[in-house]
Amino acid sequence: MRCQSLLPHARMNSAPRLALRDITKTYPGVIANEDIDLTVLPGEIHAVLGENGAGKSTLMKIIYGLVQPDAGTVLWEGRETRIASPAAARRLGIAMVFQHFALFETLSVAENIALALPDAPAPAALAERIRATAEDYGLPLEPQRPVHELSVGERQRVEIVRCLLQSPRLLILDEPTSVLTPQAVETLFTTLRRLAAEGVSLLYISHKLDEIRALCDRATVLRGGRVSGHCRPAGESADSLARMMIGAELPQTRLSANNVRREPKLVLHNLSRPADGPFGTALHALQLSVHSGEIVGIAGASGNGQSELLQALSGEATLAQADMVQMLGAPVGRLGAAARRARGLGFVPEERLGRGAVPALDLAANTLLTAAGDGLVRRGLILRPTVRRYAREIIKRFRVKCHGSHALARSLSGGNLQKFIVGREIAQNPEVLIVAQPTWGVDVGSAALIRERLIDLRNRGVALLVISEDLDELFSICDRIAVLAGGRLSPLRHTSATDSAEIGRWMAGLFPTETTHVPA
Ligand SMILES: Nc1ncnc2c1ncn2[C@@H]1O[C@H](COP(=O)(O)OP(=O)(O)OP(=O)(O)O)[C@@H](O)[C@H]1O
Repeated sequence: MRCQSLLPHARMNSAPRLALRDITKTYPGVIANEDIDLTVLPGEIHAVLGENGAGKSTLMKIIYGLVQPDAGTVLWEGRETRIASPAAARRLGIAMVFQHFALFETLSVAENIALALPDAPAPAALAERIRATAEDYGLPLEPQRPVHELSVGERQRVEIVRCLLQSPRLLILDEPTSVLTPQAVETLFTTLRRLAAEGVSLLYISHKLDEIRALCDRATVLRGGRVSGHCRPAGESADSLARMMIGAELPQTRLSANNVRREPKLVLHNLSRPADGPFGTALHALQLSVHSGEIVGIAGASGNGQSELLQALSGEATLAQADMVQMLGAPVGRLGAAARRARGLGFVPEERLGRGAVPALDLAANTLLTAAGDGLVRRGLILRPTVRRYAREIIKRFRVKCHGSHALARSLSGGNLQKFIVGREIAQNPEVLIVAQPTWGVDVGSAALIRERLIDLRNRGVALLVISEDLDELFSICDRIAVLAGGRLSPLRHTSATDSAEIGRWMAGLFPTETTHVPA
């Protein structure tokens, strides 16, 4: 445990903006937060770090009034306070930018913001305030534009400007950069530093340790629901931060050389399909092949055709022509999801709750969702002991923190559920594995484990297609990389022949269109 006095001297005399004392929150069978102390000073950017299930989200929900603690004290600007609801939190000056945006697609930017402001001024005045605030903070926004026209980065701006108009004194950000291009991350950090300079306190949750080192003044580390230490991130390395979080060395992800040209196992041939609904993005003649023993990454901000592509690949959407998707040499574009799985397709969707797992079912039943064909059902009868064993094996191999195969999917922390879903697909030994956001919300230790398992599959000859917004991740595990922007696929590059700056530019749609495919 390394608890030192780390309060910046200049701020020692001012009352903390927020002080939590001995906060405890218990769920059936698990202590999510135990005797947590946390102090956030005015103008401080304070990181909350911890592996999946460490208790970070529970603590933020307590501060934002979404969850009530069982015990402990909350002091707001020196005064003992009970934060009974998010409305009460907002009245105090606490605002939160959630990982998943809560915006209405059909409404304009201004209408969305008006909904969140208790005393919204008349539309013209509000539009003027939005424009002025947005410009002032270098986050340009057009108040009248409908939200469905906005990129993910612009949507996040709406959320942030909405918080800024509430003149927050404490701003909570939960993994705010997971959907942003590297350029957009820089812009966000400039805004956050300026807010801090103006005296706003920030609580920042992220699994991206380099970002925490670049941005945050102090960090509180949680492990197993308790505070395990404090530090100044700038004085730590990403490795030492990881050690504090997981109590062990961080495994290194290494992609061994792969020069062998093997047969394509997954081919997209002029894959076109219309947009999925009025706010979707049509796909335009995508060409791509993924060979046995390689990982191909598709970078890009979601909303650029990612969900249309994923549906076309999984079989949730069938295509106009069968040969638009070919697997193991056979056209599968007109086959449904079950038929494609029976031919050796594994698939991890973007949304873990609802698509990847059924929240109200336990993990054993969730195993059956996709692995029933792996010997779990005989003559129409579910082999319950086998299903439990199968689920327990996934829990063990992927170090899923939960109360065994009986745990309901919704009781798992986000990262632990992700580990379970990825584990379930890998356990089925697919020939072709398609994974969306493999380590989204997963802590560094578990992310390294998942990446290692994906690389193992590649080394055993599986063809993997990884669709992710996390460029660092794509560069660490992919042999080749392309960008999907505006429903079009960029040229495909070997990861050693490009860099995150170029791919970041391409994510904004700025890529050459004359070639769409290079051989492996
Ligand atoms: N509503 C709930 N019911 C039961 N258990 C819960 C509930 N919410 C959280 N938990 C449990 O509390 C613990 C802490 O979860 P929490 O979501 O706070 O972790 P976290 O640090 O935010 O994890 P992650 O990084 O994966 O999001 C976990 O063991 C989780 O399973």
